[in-house]
Amino acid sequence: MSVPTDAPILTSNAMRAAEAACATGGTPLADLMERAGAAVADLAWRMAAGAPVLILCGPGNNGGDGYVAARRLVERGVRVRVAALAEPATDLARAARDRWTGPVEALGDDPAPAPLIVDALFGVGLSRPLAADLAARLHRFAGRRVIAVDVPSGVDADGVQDWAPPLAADVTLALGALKPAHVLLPAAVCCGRTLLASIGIDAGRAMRTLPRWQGAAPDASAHKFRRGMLLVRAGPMPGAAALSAGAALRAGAGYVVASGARDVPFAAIIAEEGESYSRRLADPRLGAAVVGPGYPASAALDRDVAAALESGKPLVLDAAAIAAALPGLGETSAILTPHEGEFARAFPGLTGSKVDRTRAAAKRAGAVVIHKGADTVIAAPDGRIMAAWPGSPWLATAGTGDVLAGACGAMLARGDDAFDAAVAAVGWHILRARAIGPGLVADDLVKA
Ligand SMILES: NC(=O)C1=CN([C@@H]2O[C@H](COP(=O)(O)OP(=O)(O)OC[C@H]3O[C@@H](n4cnc5c(N)ncnc54)[C@H](O)[C@@H]3O)[C@@H](O)[C@H]2O)[C@@H](O)CC1
Ligand SMILES: [K+]
Repeated sequence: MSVPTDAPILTSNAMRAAEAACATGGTPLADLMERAGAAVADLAWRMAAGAPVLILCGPGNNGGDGYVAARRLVERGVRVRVAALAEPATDLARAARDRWTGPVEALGDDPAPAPLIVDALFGVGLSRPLAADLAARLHRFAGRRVIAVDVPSGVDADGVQDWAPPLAADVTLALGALKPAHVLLPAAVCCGRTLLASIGIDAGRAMRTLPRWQGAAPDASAHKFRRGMLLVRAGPMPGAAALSAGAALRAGAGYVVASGARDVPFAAIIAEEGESYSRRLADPRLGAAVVGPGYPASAALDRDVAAALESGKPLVLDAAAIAAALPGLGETSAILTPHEGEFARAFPGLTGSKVDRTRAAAKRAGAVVIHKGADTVIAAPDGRIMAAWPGSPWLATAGTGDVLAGACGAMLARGDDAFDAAVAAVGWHILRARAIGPGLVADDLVKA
């Protein structure tokens, strides 16, 4: 499973708007469909490697893409069969159907499979789950190689509904931009490897997939405080704060103080106890502070969060510190790192896809939100969104959230914009996890 890095994502409404803008700008929609069908044909030609191809066409423009692809494949000498679910229902699809000169089988007659199936039944226009009899018919093709045109038919492209597609794809060719379904569970796993055919649409930069993390080396004049000084506050489980502090050093912080932690992973971490916390918060060299790892809700947490807010420093707030800080967050530059349960508690009443909910939470809090999970979504209050699918499944283990909080702290402490810091930290976390791979424990992210 993979998606292109640093690629645009659009909801189905935004896609229609971009499509309309393209038409206004002088590119007829039929040209877009021709480009889409040609891109599908090119992919199918490479994947078929000489074997026959069966193209399943739906009634809308997704089906139209299928008819164009069929014509293009025949031009390249591929043996192609087309099976249609219904007559084309749009002018564009009808025009594409009319230019396909081969026979059209009825999907209802259960056509014989081919080694490669192109699923052009439904794209962003699906408005309800597939009917059970159609789903059963599509199940017959399971086990064949499948290319999904735009999205696997049956998924909600916007990722709001968790409808399951009957036919998972080996490769999904997103058209114009990725859709939320390509980067959100449960649909993302059904897309297989997602590729993007840009087809000349201006998809903007508001919502994207994660860029590959490329940490630049410190500049020649760097010194430890300029690289970023970070304060991590330990609670009753000081091991979590120690992990955060270690991660911050690994992620590039120049100077890390762990307040209240004893057994820190590196001698380079300044471990302090006693009254030092508020004194450290007031240090003018301090770039950022982390509160929350290993620190359940308590009066002590409330006090420490209040002190951190009072300091005016950029903050990373994890776990119970999120709910503790929200009422007083104000203008503080902050990154909140909730997992699903913490998110639901901190931001009740939000609806829509994980993207919609994370965007709304960031706006409500006035802070950057990293909504953690296998399909992590990062949102800024100004509407920027970054989707981090697929991370590494090995990150689903205790302590990795503490590591991420520390990495966020490191990026914030060096003066990054909070959203850029969150994106860099998530990228660093994933890259490191992938480098370690099977058997990863959170300590490896820090020590390895
Ligand atoms: N947006 C763009 O810029 C482009 C879009 N293109 C294609 O157009 C697609 C969208 O086309 P459409 O908006 O026509 O939508 P679709 O082709 O996804 O499907 C819409 C049709 O399916 C019917 N339908 C919806 N749900 C159904 C269900 N559960 N069971 C049976 N029928 C159902 C609708 O009544 C309608 O006839 C994209 O996914 C993409 O493949 C491309 O042609 C190129 C350009
Ligand atoms: K499809």
